[in-house]
This record gives sequence, C-alpha cells and structure tokens, in this order.
Amino acid sequence: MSLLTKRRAVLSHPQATSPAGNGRERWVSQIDRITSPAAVRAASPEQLTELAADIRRFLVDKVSKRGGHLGPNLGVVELTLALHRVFDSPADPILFDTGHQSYVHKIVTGRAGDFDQLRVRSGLSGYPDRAESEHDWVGNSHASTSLSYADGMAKAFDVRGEKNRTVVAVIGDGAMTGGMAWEALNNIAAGKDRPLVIVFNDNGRSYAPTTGGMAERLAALRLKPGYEQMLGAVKGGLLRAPGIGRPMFGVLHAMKSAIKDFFLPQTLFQDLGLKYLGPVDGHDIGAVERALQRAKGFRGPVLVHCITNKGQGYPPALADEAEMMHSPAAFDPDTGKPLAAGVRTFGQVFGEELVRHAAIRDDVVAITAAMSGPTGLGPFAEHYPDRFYDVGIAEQHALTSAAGLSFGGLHPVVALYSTFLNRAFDQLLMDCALHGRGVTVVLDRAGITGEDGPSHHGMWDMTIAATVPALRLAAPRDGATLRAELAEALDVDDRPTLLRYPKGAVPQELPAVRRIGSGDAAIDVLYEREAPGGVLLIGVGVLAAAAVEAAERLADHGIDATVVDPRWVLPVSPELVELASEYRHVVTVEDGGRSGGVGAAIRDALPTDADVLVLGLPQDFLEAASRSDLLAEKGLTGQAIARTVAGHVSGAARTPGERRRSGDESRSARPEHPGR
Ligand SMILES: Cc1ncc(C[n+]2csc(CCOP(=O)(O)OP(=O)(O)O)c2C)c(N)n1
Ligand SMILES: CC(=O)[C@@H](O)[C@H](O)COP(=O)(O)O
Ligand SMILES: [Mg+2]
Repeated sequence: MSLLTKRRAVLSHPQATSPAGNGRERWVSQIDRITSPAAVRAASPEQLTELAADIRRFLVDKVSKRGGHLGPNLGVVELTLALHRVFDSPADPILFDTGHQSYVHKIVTGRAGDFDQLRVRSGLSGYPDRAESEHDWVGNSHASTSLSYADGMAKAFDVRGEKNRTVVAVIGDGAMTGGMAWEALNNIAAGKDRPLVIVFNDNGRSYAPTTGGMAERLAALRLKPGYEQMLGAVKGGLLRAPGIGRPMFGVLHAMKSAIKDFFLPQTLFQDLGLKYLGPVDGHDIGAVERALQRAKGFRGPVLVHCITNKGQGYPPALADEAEMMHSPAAFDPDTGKPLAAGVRTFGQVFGEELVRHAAIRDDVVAITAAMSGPTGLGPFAEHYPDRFYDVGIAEQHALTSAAGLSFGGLHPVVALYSTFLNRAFDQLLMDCALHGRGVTVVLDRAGITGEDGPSHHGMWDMTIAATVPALRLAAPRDGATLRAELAEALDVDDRPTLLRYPKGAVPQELPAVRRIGSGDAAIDVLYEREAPGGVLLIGVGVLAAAAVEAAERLADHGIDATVVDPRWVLPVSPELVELASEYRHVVTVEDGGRSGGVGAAIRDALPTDADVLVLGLPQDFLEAASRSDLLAEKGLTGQAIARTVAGHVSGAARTPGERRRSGDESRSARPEHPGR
C-alpha cells in the first residue's frame, strides 16, 4: 500500500477531515510522512484532491502558531503538486520567485515534519534554503530574481550538454512587475532551444491588487475567463449570420488580433518570442498538469499562465480584502483573528504624520513599491489617491521616478523596507544625490527584523547611505523624533534624505535633557553626569535607549558617561566632532552593519588619535531569530554595552595625547568587537 493510499484510508475517517481534535492529529502525521515528490507522483486524482485539502489545513494550523506567508501558499497548493508530478526535482530545478510561496514545495520534498519550527532560529526557513534541501537550488526572498537564476541555469545545462533537464521558475504577477524579470525574459526568449518553463502564478495581487498597465490587462482577462468561448461564439455566429459570409469574417478576423491585444496577455509574451500556454485554472490539478506536460515537451522557453486565488480554501484569508493574509502574525486558525493585540508601530506614526503634511503641502507625494499597507502609506493612499503611486515591486524605478517628480517641482516620499533599498543604490546615488534631488526615503524594518532571516535584516542601509555624498540620514529614536525629523526632511529640497527605523512597537518616548546647537547640527543630550570628559556614548536611533541604560549602569561602577543622539547622524557634523573631542572615549552604538556605517563615519571624522569604539552588527548574514535575541547576542543591549565599555575603558585608560606620546596605540589597534 503506497503512502498516499494509506493516508487516504485515514482521511476517509469522518473525523479526519476536521481541522480540530484527533482528526487534525491524524492528517498532520500523514503529511509528515511524505518524504519525497515520489509520493505525489504516485497519487490518483482523488488522492491528490484530498491531499490538497489536507495541505491547506496543515498550512493554516502550522502558520497560525507563529505567523508566516499563509495567503500566497494557500494559492499554490495544486500548482505545486502538479509541478512535482511533471518535473523531476531536483534534476529539474524548480525555483520559486521571492520564495515566500515555497511551503508546499517544502512539504512535498519531505520537510513537513519541520513546520513546528517554521521561521525560528535553526528551524525551517520561511524561504527556500540551499542548506535545507537539495530541492532548493537558490535561497531567494528578494523579488523578481527567479527568471535570471533560471536563465543562467538553462544556459549552463545547455553548455554542459544536459539536454534532458528543464528549468522551471514560478513567478507571481507581483514579482513580474520588477524590472529584473523583464531583463531576464528578454534573454530567455532568445534561448530558443533551452528548455525553460515559466509558471506565471497570476493571482492579481502583490500584497494589495497588482498595479500597472500589465496588471490591468491581466485583470481584464481574469474578469473574462470565458474569452476563448466568446471568440469562438463570435466567429461561429458571424459565419452563420445572413449577409455576413467569409469576406466579412476575414475583415473581422483581422480585427481579432486587436481584440486579443486588448484581452490577452499571450500577445505580450508571444511578441517577446516566448511560447504561451493558458490561461489555466491554477486550482485544477489536472489542467495544470496537462499544461505543464505540454510545456515540458516543447523543449524551449514557454510561459504557462495559471490563474489562482491568494488565500484559496481558507475563508478568513479570502475575506481579508486588504492583503489576503499575505503574512499574518500568529492567529486563531478557526477565525483567522490575530492572537496578540496590535502595537503602535513607527510605520503608523509615519503614515499619519505624512497625511498631516500632505494636508498642508500639496507638493508632497508618496511612492510605494507594492507595499503600501506594510510601510504605513495606507492612509495617504486613501486620502490622496492622486498623489500616491504604487510602482509595483520596482524599487530602482521608484527612486529614479522620485527624482523625476522632484524635477517636476514636487517633494516625493519613497517608503520601502530597508533591505529592499539595497537594489536601488545606484538610483539613490546617481539619479537622486548626484542630481541634488529633494527626495525623502523612509525605511521601515531597518536593523534586525527577526523571523525572515538573513535576507531581510535591514542592516546595510547606513553603509549604503554613508557612501552617498551629502545624503542626510536620521534614525528616529521614538515617535516624537520621527515626527520632528520627517518635518525636517520634507524641508530639504536640494539632496536626498533618509529616515530609518525598525520593525515592531514604537518605543516609549525618550526626551532630551537638553539640546546642543540647532537646525541640522542639533544634538540631543539624553543623559549626562556632572563631570564630563569620560565616555561619550553616541546612540543611533532606538539604540539610544540602550545607550542610556548602559550609561546608568556605568555610573553605578564609577564611570561617567554622557549619551547623545546627534539626530542627523550623516553626514557627521562639525559640531559632533567638536563635542567628541572633549571626551577620552567615544563609543557609537548602531543597529546596522559596523563596516562603513555611522560609527565608522564618526570614527573617520575624528582625529586619528581619538579613541573610538564602534558597536554595531557584525558584517555578516545573520540568521533568523527574534530581534531581542539577536540584539542581545550581538552585544547591543544596555547591559552588554555597559560591560563592553567598562572593559574598553579599563584597557584604554589613557588620553589620546598619552597614547600618542607612548606611540603604542593606533586606531587599528582597537579591542575586538563583541558579538563576532
Ligand atoms: C525586491 C523586493 N521588494 C519587495 C518585496 C516584498 N514582497 C514580498 S512578497 C511581495 C508580493 C509578491 O507578489 P507576487 O509575486 O504576486 O506573489 P504572491 O504573494 O501574490 O503569490 C512583496 C512586495 C520583496 N520580497 N522583494
Ligand atoms: C516576502 C517578503 O519580503 C515579505 O512578505 C516579508 O516577509 C514581510 O515581512 P513583514 O512580515 O515584516 O512585513
Ligand atoms: Mg500575486
């Protein structure tokens, strides 16, 4: 008896289809026993239908515990089963664009048993992961890369003469809005005899409905699933109609391509040189399987267009009109309601504040790269739809388009997740900064993000920003500073400005005890002892609070420390340099990579004999773990900072002059950083 036959026997038990009680235990344990795609290949159509239903229950159950990408995975259940029946993974690589919808692939490739550890430290990654399985060829999670990976693999198999392999890339309609996808399509189409199947998973949405010209055409198609029959009926009707014979049909036939142009995406892809199959109902396993078989038989580049529903089969996801439960936090599986009460986030403060500015200033416009809800731009989009642009998953275009808006006399605000700015570095540097454009870039998810792992920690932005001449960067430490710094950013019209803050609750306000200077050069003093001259702790963003805690602990040990938040930490101001020169030791604390970040910029700005200790994240790919755990491990809590500073001070207790005279200390001879 095959595994699936056994499983089916269990499923035929009346209780087994219920997602509660003993029944749930049973189907979960059966799915746990799928060890390879062979089990799926051996299944009958009826078994596959039941398996699809079981997988959905499994996904809801497991994702409800700690959160994850539920809606996207519910939408690709049948599609993934069909893929693994037609293609021979891992010999035929199956790549999932962005990778957030690879949970079903993980189940089919024998990883169901690891789902209790989904997105936890050393557990199952929320994305494909090369270390996890030979079936995961790439560990992606930034969108629109799958077609380029696939193009390269297909070329490699071609060069090596491995003609019987097929590369498969599954790409969503959201990821298809990214420029990289089109660069790759242009190349893929040229490889006429390189077997490469693109499965276009068209659910009409990124988080929110996908926008843009292509999306509009696809949406028209989705609204008219019977278009083939319609064309057939028109043709048949015309041929039979009295007075309208073949000549008239000929004229109308010529119009057909125009009609198709309007309705069909196939012209789009076919004109590029790709074979197009579809559209196929992506929830009909048999139909998808047949289309994939045809595509595989073609032995060249083919696009199979599958129409699916995000959240399919789970009513709470389908009812979530905003995001179809794209990536919910832990929730009640029966109702879909979140388990924890929502917290007030930096993104919310930003979103509300931007609406306030927009009411007063009609030159303020906003741009999102397909993430209006998660970046806090929802209220702006609602209040000012004519000044709001969702450019698709196109961060590079977002930045250059912002430069264009600025040339046109407007002040654009581009809201992104920190990690996605990485790919728009050139646009920030050349198109915005070199051109002196007043563009405000607001980055959420800066620093450690947590469960999404190495690709999503927003720890590169300050290194990027520090290399851009004249760019101003502030990391608000709380809601009040975010409001103030956003207002200041909107007043800059001759260079780009960047604000960055982390995921999670906006922290309690941390008022300044006094302010040194004003305007761009204002420095907030957050904590000071009566006797200056000891340690100057420079806290960047929310880590200013940890610096204050560290200073309090140091005071208990007789070490005097002053804590400041320089507000506009880049470029480093002469006022900060002057202040730092009054202290024996300068310690910078930031929630970003240590190499080339704010601390490094401050160190570079100070005299070479200044004693500067740069605390931050190691320049490494940090694993998935909670933000608090990783900060503690990397030595960025108040307690850890105090311990490091105390150790440093006792080891370097001389003034720069004393060190210079003895000639034994240089900047390169700094103590080892914690957390390496
Ligand atoms: C470069 C980049 N920008 C933004 C994101 C955030 N993001 C993750 S999934 C997603 C939507 C993807 O839509 P689609 O490709 O259609 O997949 P679906 O979720 O609809 O299955 C976005 C914007 C990302 N992962 N990468
Ligand atoms: C796949 C992706 O890039 C996003 O969906 C991301 O995982 C969401 O992160 P948050 O849950 O922090 O919004
Ligand atoms: Mg989509």
